Amino acid sequence: QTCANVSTTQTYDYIIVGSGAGGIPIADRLSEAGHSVLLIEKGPPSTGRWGGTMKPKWLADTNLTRFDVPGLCNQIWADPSGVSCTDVDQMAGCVLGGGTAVNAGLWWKPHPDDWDTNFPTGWQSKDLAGATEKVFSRIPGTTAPSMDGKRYLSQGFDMLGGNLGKAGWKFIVPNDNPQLKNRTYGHSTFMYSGGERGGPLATYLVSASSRKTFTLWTNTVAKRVVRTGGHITGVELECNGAGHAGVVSVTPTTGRVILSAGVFGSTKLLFRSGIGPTDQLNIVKNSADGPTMIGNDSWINLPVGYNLNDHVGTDIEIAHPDVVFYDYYGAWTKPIVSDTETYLTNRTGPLAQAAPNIGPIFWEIIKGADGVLRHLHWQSRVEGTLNTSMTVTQYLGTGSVSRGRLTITRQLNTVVSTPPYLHDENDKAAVVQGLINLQESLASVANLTWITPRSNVTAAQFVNSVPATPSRRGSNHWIGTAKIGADDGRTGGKSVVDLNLKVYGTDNLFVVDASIFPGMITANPSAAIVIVSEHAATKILALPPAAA
Ligand SMILES: Cc1cc2nc3c(=O)[nH]c(=O)nc-3n(C[C@H](O)[C@H](O)[C@H](O)COP(=O)(O)OP(=O)(O)OC[C@H]3O[C@@H](n4cnc5c(N)ncnc54)[C@H](O)[C@@H]3O)c2cc1C
Repeated sequence: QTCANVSTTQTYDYIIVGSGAGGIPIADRLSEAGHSVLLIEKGPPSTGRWGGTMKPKWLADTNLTRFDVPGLCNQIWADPSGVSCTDVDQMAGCVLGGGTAVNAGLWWKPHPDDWDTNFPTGWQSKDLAGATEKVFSRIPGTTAPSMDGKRYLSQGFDMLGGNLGKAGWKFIVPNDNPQLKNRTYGHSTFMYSGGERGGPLATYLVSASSRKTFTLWTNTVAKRVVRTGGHITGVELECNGAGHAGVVSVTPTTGRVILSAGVFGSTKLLFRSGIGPTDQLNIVKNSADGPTMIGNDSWINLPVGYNLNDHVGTDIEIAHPDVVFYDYYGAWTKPIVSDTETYLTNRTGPLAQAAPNIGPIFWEIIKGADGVLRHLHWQSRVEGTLNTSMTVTQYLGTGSVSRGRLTITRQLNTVVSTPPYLHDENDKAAVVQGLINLQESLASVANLTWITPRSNVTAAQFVNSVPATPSRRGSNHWIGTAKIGADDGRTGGKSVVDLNLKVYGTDNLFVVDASIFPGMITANPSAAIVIVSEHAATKILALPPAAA
């Protein structure tokens, strides 16, 4: 296979790199506004609608793939080859749809604090209300993904949720009450629709693709932006055996480039384009890129890669005789035939639900000694060391102040060189207090066994015993390496992009993905990233052409 050379005469008003939660919605909005838009994705097609082909035998006669069926979402952990990114030391989806093609589909309307704690002027919860409405009108999400409206395998939910209820936690329909995140619990909400994955791939990308002004290239890797000083003229592509190669240009003078390659991808593209801290740009200079890299005199010194964050994950395990395990991993090779039949016929049953039987989700807000409100999101799933086990991950989100750093190697892989977890005493205290509160809430539940932590270990001892590394605390919710803010990072500030998401020091380069988040949010982030993308489209479309 070889790559198709791009036309040197064809130009685009917008070139967007990366088709994940950030890239797809803005591609749709910009093309809707009449602009010519090229969306470049390094990975292959994923869901069946887009020509994806990866599937287990029982889907052979259908147009469905592993990405379409909610009950197969965990296949990313069993067999990531050809799906996960290979230039990152963490799990990330490098296929059409990015994380929204491989994730478990959890889909949350943000709590107001998610915006108001860390985001700047123009990006507060009141400013995001319109974008939120728009996103949830297109992708409402559901708490009952099976098309018959029934919830299958609800024993784990009933046991844990029921007992939280008895202990005074309040049952809510989460996306009807996004502001109620303190001692509440509910069923998980998923972006699924019609018993399939749904989300941006099934909505925004469909409407974008219906327009003549929209072009999608899969299997095409962006290497860097091409620029003269702060003015971007195009994107240089790297042939990886398929897709396109060469330099694709934006419309002279007015064209813009948007990086939506995710935290790892956008950070790497910025470094390779000579934008970032000098130590990282020197690594690129000493890599295979060196001879063709933009000269030092054009480097833009911004704190790209700093401010890295992720939910701090802390796993506990409990067991109760009422809990019933379903082997979602087995659904790949040895599925329960009647379950595949109901799924294929009606999109009903356990396979219409996310693996590995997720829920209940519950929330608490803890006030720290520093006065900061920290949000805890607890996410349960029916799996563990016993057939009656539930593993429950506590995510520390909104309010966490610890940060890490993402850097690049000479092989041009991005690595989490400083994990962002629990550098701050009050972050740790919130994690410990949340665990104590859960232990107290479940203290009188008959026949409930604590497997992790054991009852002879205190919550603080347990939290301290779990290494603060991505492999033990990671949640795959990376954000923050190209932070938004009014404080220009070139002149002592900490921000990489301005309030319109334009990279400081450039005329026409933007970042629209999880990288721009200044701080962590309460729950799984994909819906919030789509909201950011919608809002960014409005902001960018409002910029006068002269600004580009
Ligand atoms: C296994 C897993 C499970 C998750 N579960 C959930 C969940 O249930 N709910 C939830 O809300 N969130 C979940 N997340 C997180 C969520 O999916 C991500 O936060 C979100 O997708 C990030 O959006 P993004 O636009 O920043 O980047 P991504 O969605 O990662 O998209 C980036 C895209 O850019 C492409 N790209 C990168 N570099 C280049 C390049 N040089 N050239 C061309 N293309 C490039 C990538 O291939 C990718 O498609 C999960 C993540 C993972 C990995």
